[in-house]
Amino acid sequence: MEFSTLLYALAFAGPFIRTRHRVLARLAEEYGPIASFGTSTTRVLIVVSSPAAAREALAENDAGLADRFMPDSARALSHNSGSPLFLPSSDPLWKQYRVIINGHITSGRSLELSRHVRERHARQLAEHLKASSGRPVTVGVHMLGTVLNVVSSILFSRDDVVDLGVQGAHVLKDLLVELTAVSTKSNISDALPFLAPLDLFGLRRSFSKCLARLYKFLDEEFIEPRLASGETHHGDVLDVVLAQYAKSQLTRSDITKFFTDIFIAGSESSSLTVQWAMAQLLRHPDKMKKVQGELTVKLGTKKDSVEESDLDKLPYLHAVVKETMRLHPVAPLVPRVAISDGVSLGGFSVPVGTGVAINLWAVGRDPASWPRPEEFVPERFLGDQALDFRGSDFAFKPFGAGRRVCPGMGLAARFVPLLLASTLHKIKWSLPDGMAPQDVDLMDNYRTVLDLATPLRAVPLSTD
Ligand code: HEM
Repeated sequence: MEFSTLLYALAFAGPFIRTRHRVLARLAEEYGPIASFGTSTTRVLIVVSSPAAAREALAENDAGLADRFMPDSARALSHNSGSPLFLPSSDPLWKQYRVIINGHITSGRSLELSRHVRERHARQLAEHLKASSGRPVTVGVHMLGTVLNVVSSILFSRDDVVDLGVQGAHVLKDLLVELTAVSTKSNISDALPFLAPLDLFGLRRSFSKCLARLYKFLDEEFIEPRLASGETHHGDVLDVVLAQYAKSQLTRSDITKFFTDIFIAGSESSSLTVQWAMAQLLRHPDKMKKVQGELTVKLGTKKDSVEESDLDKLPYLHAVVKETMRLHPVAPLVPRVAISDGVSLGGFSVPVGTGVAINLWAVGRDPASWPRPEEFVPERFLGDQALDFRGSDFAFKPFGAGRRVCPGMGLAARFVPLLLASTLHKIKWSLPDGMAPQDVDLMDNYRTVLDLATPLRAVPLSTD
């Protein structure tokens, strides 16, 4: 373990902010897979960068690291007091939220009930892409629009939030992207918490403004109209939380904060994973050919659209998704904080209040676990021994682990492969403007989620 204020500043300020995961991975090569940055005057941050160290943090110290490290921006509008992402795991409200998500979004029964919603939107996505046949599209715009429609359908029975036919600004999409961008900016209050009340960089104020607009959108668009209507039989998540509100088990502001976090955590994560998969496939035409060949052979040419029951027949497609998540984990730095005595990492005791970031980006590229770690090789996820997100190997944990593991994993594990399969089924893809495969930019841009530095543009060609 090493202590250095300079390195701390390097990792958390200025030009390195957008490559924070890469800077920390490089520092781990020098200082080891469990490295500590900061001094007695700054907050200390321990960065965990290997599968063995990730196991130590997420499994062996699950209880002691069960809270999320809270950036100062999360305190804007007291968001943290009702946030599934930031509430302490000991808080009864956090447990109540997890029960709602597990019971009404990702349980086997609820996933089955929402299957037709995902299939319908995946079909519409394919139709829109086919309608753009021969013209370049920005892949992410269609993906995020589709994901937002599915999420709002599951939450509010509203699946017309984003019109895929209309390009350009959309309030929900834009606010979500803006929120993650603001929360990624370096903030002196996070390194020196005693300065937080001054909000020297104005980030809490910026975050508050953005958050207030998102609250207003969710309230006016979905929550208030339902409350005013008094209807309770939509069979969606809003029904469930309003029933708890009627029994005073949730406050009105808890409801808005809950839905805010579900959109923040559940939307871009899924759409970016599909975009990264498409970027890798366009960069590797041999893999594109293989995955499309599998779709043609297993689904035939007569089938119009992909259904979730088809996904079991597509092992190579699943391998592409997993290899994408290994190389481009959309949540590359999982932030936790030590909340009790007895936390120990690498033989060192970790004081209460210390931040711990698990660098999933570095873990996924650990050379001891992954031969040719920088290469896109979906084949490594084929066969009986292939790793899965639910497995016990900490070399592959794109959804995190322990009691704070992503509660949306079951939904994403169905939805992401369905979106990718629908994007590739009966649609050939090429690159615009004379671009060659090696011109596809795989550089990333860290803004809490791992975005593509250059938005992916490609040309769909319907084979119908
Ligand atoms: C490809 C898709 C997704 C990926 C890769 C992903 C990844 C993650 C990761 C790494 C974490 C942190 C886990 C930890 O601390 O150990 C997380 C947390 C979370 N995710 Fe996801 N996620 C995805 C989709 C979703 C979806 C669809 C939802 C919505 C239902 C969701 C809701 C959440 C929530 C609420 C948390 C915070 C959990 C807590 O702190 O208790 N995620 N996710």
